[in-house]
This record gives sequence, C-alpha cells and structure tokens, in this order.
Amino acid sequence: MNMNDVAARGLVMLGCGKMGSAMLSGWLRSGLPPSSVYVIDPYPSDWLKTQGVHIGADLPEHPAVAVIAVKPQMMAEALPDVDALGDGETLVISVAAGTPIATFENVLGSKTPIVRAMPNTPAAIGRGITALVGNGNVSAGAMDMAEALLLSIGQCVRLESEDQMDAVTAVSGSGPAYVFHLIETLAAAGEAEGLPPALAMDLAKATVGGAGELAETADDDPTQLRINVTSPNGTTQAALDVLMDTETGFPRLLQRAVAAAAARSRELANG
Ligand SMILES: NC(=O)C1=CN([C@@H]2O[C@H](COP(=O)(O)OP(=O)(O)OC[C@H]3O[C@@H](n4cnc5c(N)ncnc54)[C@H](OP(=O)(O)O)[C@@H]3O)[C@@H](O)[C@H]2O)C=CC1
Ligand SMILES: O=C(O)[C@@H]1CCC=N1
Repeated sequence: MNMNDVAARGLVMLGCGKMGSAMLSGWLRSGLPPSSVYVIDPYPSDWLKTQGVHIGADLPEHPAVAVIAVKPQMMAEALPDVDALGDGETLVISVAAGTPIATFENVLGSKTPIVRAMPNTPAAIGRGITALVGNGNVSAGAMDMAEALLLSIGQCVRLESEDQMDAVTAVSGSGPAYVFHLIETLAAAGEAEGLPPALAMDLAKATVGGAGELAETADDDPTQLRINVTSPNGTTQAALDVLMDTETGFPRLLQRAVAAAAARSRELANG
C-alpha cells in the first residue's frame, strides 16, 4: 500500500476536531486529493466545510485507511459507525488517548489491522511528533504506509510496545500544553517585573520557540545548552537555583504532571 492507494481507495476520518483537522491540513498540504477524504463528524467546522472533502457522505467500499480521531469517551458510541471497515482491507489508525488496540479489535474484529498512534498539535504546521505501534495484523507495508501518512505532519517514532503509549501521551501528546503554559507563565512573570503585557508575551514566545529550535538542531544536548546560558554567579544561576530546587522546582513538578497525565491515559482505557 502506498500514498497513491490512499488517494485511489480513499481515507475515512471518524471525528475531525482539533487533532483530526491538524492532521488533515497536513495531508491535504502534502497532496492528498480532498475528493479522496470522507469525514464523519456530527458538527463539521467551518474550516472543514471549505476543504472540498466529503462530509457525511456514503463511505467507499474498501477505503485504504480509516483514521479514528474522536474523544476516548465518545468511542463506544462512534466506533460502530465504521464497523463495516473491519473486513481486514482497511488500515485503521487511532489517535485516541488511552484507548487500547484491543478495544478496536473487539468492535471491528480481530483480523483488522490497527495502528495506535499518538500525534501532537504542532502537526498543524508540520512540526508534530507521532509515536505509533501496530497489532499483529499490520503488515510491514501497512506500517510503512501509516508512517508515511504521519511523516507528512512531522516526525515519527515506532514504539516497541503498546505499554509505552501512556507515558508517550503524557510527554509528547499533552506536552505542547505544558510548553504553552510555560509561555503564559513566563510572560506573566515578565509583567510582574514591570514589562508591558504585549512585550512580555513577545519575549516569552520567541524565547521558547528559539530555545526549542536550538535544542532540536544544535550538536550540544539540552544540558550543555543550559550550561551555555548560565554565567557563574549570574542572572540565570539565580533563576535556576529556584527552578532546580529538588523540593519545589521543575523536576518534581513536571514529574508529578507527567505521572498524572499517564495515570489519566490508563484510566481512559475504560472510556
Ligand atoms: N488535541 C490534542 O492535542 C490531541 C488529541 N488526541 C486525541 O485525538 C482525539 C480527538 O481529540 P481532539 O481533536 O482534541 O477532540 P475534538 O473534540 O476537537 O474532536 C473530536 C471530534 O469528533 C467529533 N465527534 C463526536 N462524536 C462523534 C461521532 N459519534 N462520530 C464522529 N465524530 C464525532 C466531535 O464533534 P463535536 O465537537 O460536535 O462533539 C469533534 O469534532 C482524542 O481521542 C484525543 O485523545 C491525540 C493527540 C493530541
Ligand atoms: O488531553 C488529552 O486527553 C489529549 C491527548 C493528548 C493531548 N490531548
């Protein structure tokens, strides 16, 4: 199976909200014809309605791929809408947090090839990262196909085991929200030091964006990059003494946050 098969046989999307739209915009940008896309979503967004994709139309007989992007809590209600696609001919890719592959096998049949994937919203600008793992029915070619689709919205990593998915969700699936909160709070702290709000926000956004890009592209690892900013007994050292405090600093706080997200992902396994 290749991208031409997807274009020829069709791609079905069950749910096209924030994450579904982020992925779809990447696929359309990378050349998937809108006429090959069939969306099932009760309240399609204005953006979706202008994309030229089929919305609420009859589904093609054996689409190449079905992407499941509804909330885990809606899964039991929504999944039966695509149970006809569980004939082994369609590669099912779920991006739902928490929902295990077994849930899809139970509804769609144990012969269905299913890839469980965890993308993130920077996919909307082609800068996402998606982790993926498939069940035993996913052929090497189908896994390559899933990866090719997801590579058009950013980087991909293949997991050794589905058990890693809760931790992955807690780090990179939810992670953009932690970074956006860092931007919000850095700007607020700048305001507290007397900066005008717009200036504080510009400084915070550019600092997080630039530091993120440097961390991704530099030869030095993030530890060395941090050291490079930190002059002995300078301003950064004063801040890091607060942030790196073993009781009240970032390490313990982020560890607790990521553990909470992973625990919630495990809970969502039950819908
Ligand atoms: N947002 C993110 O950063 C990430 C989300 N995910 C996963 O992606 C999935 C979608 O999340 P997200 O896009 O944020 O959520 P949204 O609520 O934005 O999108 C879900 C979409 O599914 C629609 N929907 C609801 N019921 C049905 C149904 N029965 N049939 C078809 N469509 C339905 C919703 O419509 P309506 O709004 O009208 O209810 C909505 O448009 C979740 O499983 C989430 O865990 C994974 C990684 C990152
Ligand atoms: O918050 C959530 O449950 C989803 C999964 C990862 C990001 N958003």
